[in-house]
Amino acid sequence: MYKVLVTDGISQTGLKCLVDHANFIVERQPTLPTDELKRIIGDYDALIVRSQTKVTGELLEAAGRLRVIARAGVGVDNIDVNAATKKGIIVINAPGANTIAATEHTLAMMLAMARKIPQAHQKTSGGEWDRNSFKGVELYKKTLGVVGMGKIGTEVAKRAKGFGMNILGFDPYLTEDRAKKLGITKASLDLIAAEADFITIHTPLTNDTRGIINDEFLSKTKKGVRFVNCARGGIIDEKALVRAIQSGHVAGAALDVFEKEPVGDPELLQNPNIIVTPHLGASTVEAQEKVAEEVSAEIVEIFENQSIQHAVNMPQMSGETQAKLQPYLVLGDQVGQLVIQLLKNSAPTKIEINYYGDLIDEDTELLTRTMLRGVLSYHLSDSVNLINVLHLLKEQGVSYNVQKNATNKGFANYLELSVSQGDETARIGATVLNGYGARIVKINQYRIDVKPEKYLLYIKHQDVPGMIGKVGSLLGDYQINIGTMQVGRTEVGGEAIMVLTLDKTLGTEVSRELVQIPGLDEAQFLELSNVDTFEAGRVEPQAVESV
Ligand SMILES: NC(=O)c1ccc[n+]([C@@H]2O[C@H](COP(=O)([O-])OP(=O)(O)OC[C@H]3O[C@@H](n4cnc5c(N)ncnc54)[C@H](O)[C@@H]3O)[C@@H](O)[C@H]2O)c1
Ligand SMILES: O=C(O)[C@H](O)COP(=O)(O)O
Repeated sequence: MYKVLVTDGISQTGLKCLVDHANFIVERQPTLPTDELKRIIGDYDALIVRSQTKVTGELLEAAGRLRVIARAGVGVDNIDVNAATKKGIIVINAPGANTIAATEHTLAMMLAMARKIPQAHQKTSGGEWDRNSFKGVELYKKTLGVVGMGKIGTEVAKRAKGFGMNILGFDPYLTEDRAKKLGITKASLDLIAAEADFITIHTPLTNDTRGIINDEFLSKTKKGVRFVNCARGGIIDEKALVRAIQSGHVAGAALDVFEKEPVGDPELLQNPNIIVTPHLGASTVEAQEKVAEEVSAEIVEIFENQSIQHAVNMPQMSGETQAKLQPYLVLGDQVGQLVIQLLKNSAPTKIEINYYGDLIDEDTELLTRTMLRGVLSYHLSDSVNLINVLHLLKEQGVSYNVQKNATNKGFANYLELSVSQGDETARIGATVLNGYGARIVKINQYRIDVKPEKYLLYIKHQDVPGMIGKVGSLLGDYQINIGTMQVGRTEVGGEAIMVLTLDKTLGTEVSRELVQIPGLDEAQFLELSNVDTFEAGRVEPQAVESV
């Protein structure tokens, strides 16, 4: 049974798939202070939060069995993702589930600000009938600057066009082509400053975006400009905004998010030209059900099916790319496991990964991590996973280098992994053959052709007649059936290798007898831990057990 702790008032309806699942126990708590949460977190396998719960590094120290932190929403700024990564805890979110809610809130705020609705409501509900103080402005034919043309920015732009606004979009990822398709203008921040009547912010809060709307930017804007921020507090410098409103340069602001939440600054709260909501962008019935549904379903997938979709601390890739890469992920893990065994189980200090052929056009980050995890898992077993593998390499002082090569090494796709310690290097080259599946095609300097199987025997010997027969009959004496056998050599009569796939494990006695065969220099039994357990489209179980 997996125990899931839910805080921050997550929608009960959205949690249904977890609550109804026989393998999960769901416990709810209100938003807890860190020390109280710290007392109980050790009992849970997964934690679901919105933005109020602070998931700090200190809290995670006490989270002995936590494997997943789920953010029922988008922003993960309340979660110490680095600390989670170091501990191999996966952090997931629900990136698109509250897009419409935040979009509609943005438009509601823009209209409410333009027509002074909150101010008018306050006076009218207080018994006054004041038809003179609340003359607004129209959106029609005005220019809207959208800073951040991601999911929400794009939806805001589409809807604002419906009001007859001209849209200027600023985003490093906005191409001319996409802007054209959306019917908007790709703009610089300066152009937005110079031309916009309304400016709405839809970026995350990062080092780049913190204070992006500051005194300097404001000084370049048109007199009478109005701002909306339903993204993150801190992107607009609040003090600078208040100054610009007080001076009469900026006509108004509509803020849902603040540098410090809950906001207490009277200069913001009592300014007649600033309207505020308490971080309500995602607070619709629909969005709250959807975010909870999405993270609940993903938690089930992670624990039951080892499938991860929206990890914040793992490389993201489309389903199509993942399906394409799946055979390589399986092979990469096996190559990692084998190469470290070939290094006679010493810990490596240097790892080199080379990609050739079709692989150089793919996003190979996940494949790289898979190989590295395969290598490290030999010594670190379950404590290494795809989340923390890079951190662990650094911690262990292992350098790694990844190279993509334009040459093709005779295969349509080819990957080579070498691990070294001092002067010792072990190397494996592998490929996925169209229609035939994965093959190990190189071990150290020898060319071979071996389908990776659970039990392998790697033998180094002199290239003399009779070796194959001697090895075969000794294994036969011990009732060890040979599946396949491959030999490789660099020159006739020199050193050679033999790689056998076996139907069962090799005992120490037979290993001892093997190396007594004259001309046989070395026999090494290699074992793969996950050969029969991979499934297409899934992260393999060994990884997830330790996630
Ligand atoms: N108020 C709320 O309740 C609420 C609800 C949902 C999302 N949000 C916030 O809204 C913001 C946008 O969310 P989203 O789902 O659209 O995210 P998104 O990732 O889809 O889009 C963010 C966009 O910002 C762009 N960007 C990053 N740095 C930039 C920069 N320096 N200049 C210009 N553009 C930059 C990115 O390229 C990306 O396209 C996030 O901060 C999110 O946390 C708030
Ligand atoms: O990042 C988000 O998803 C929004 O800011 C919403 O946060 P909330 O879930 O705390 O409302």
